[in-house]
Amino acid sequence: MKVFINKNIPEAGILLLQEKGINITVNPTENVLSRNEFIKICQENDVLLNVGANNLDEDFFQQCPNLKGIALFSVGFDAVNIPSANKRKIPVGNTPDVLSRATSDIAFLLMQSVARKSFYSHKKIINGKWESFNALENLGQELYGKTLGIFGLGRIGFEMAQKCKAAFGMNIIYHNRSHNENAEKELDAKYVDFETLLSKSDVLSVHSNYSEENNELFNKNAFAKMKSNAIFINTARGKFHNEDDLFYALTNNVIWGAGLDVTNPEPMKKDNPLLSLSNCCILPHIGSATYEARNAMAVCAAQNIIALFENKKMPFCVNEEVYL
Ligand SMILES: NC(=O)C1=CN([C@@H]2O[C@H](COP(=O)(O)OP(=O)(O)OC[C@H]3O[C@@H](n4cnc5c(N)ncnc54)[C@H](OP(=O)(O)O)[C@@H]3O)[C@@H](O)[C@H]2O)C=CC1
Ligand SMILES: O=CC(=O)O
Repeated sequence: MKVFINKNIPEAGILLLQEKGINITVNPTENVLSRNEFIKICQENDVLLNVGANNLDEDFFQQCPNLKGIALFSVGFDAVNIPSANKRKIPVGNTPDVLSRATSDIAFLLMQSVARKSFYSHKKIINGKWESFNALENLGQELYGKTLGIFGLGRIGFEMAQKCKAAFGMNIIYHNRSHNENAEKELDAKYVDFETLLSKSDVLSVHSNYSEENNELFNKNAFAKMKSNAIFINTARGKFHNEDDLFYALTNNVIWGAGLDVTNPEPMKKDNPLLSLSNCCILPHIGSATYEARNAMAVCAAQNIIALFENKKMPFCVNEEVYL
């Protein structure tokens, strides 16, 4: 079985695969492969360990008929056309749980950074704009006892809610398609409809998986229904928000601030107007970027491939229906 890894991953995963005698090729170039180069190599391999946001759509599957499995180096699987994989009985593995702590840390960090304008204040020093103490400048807001609204309270959302409750005694409301009974019991989280989530949240943090039906759900209409003191956090996927509408909301006092670990497109251009705002903090998709999380993700991805190699079910599979 031949495995192609399109970008290098931590050694922990590579060693596990090598110990099993699995034939792996790691993309030898530092460059991102073009779509054609990527497909050509996938055609010559049985398994793809995919790092980053390659679009694994119907066209990809059609062009790579020899593929027997895909191991994602991510928990999100929105870049994979699951019906196309299912049609060909191709299992798709992901890396759940092991990155929830790191990613919720980034959501928490962004929330505080926005509340206290920390990125902008740092930039002021760099730009030589730290002037004498002014009682009316650089004012932020405190989060104690405020309401955290979570759109998509699953693994990462739960950890974000847990941190906000423990640190600031925040009240938790959430909107999912179904109830998260564990969060209701453990965190006293209250299920609300989407409109209530918008109107009642002081901080609204997006943690749902992305799908087309939710494209730009956070748009002009949604921002208009939020509180004027609200902070919008998105660490899920950039396609959840409309960037022009967010810019309008941030520059017209519709909402108070925003923190993004994800943008649309990625990478964000350096002259993006959102980067110049005092009330917007942006990070370059670093949710899972800790040694601990990335090592554990490499192990999960390797375990998925080893299972395939041993004709077993992938332990972390997003389309278990292929095994029926
Ligand atoms: N910034 C970063 O680096 C990272 C980003 N992520 C992103 O975070 C996402 C979430 O990961 P994780 O917490 O592990 O996933 P989970 O599957 O555990 O949680 C997702 C939650 O979203 C809810 N949800 C799904 N669809 C909808 C919908 N249409 N409307 C409302 N709620 C919905 C689900 O509940 P229900 O089914 O009941 O609706 C579920 O509770 C990933 O898919 C990925 O996009 C993940 C890791 C790192
Ligand atoms: O965005 C990262 C992921 O794991 O999904």
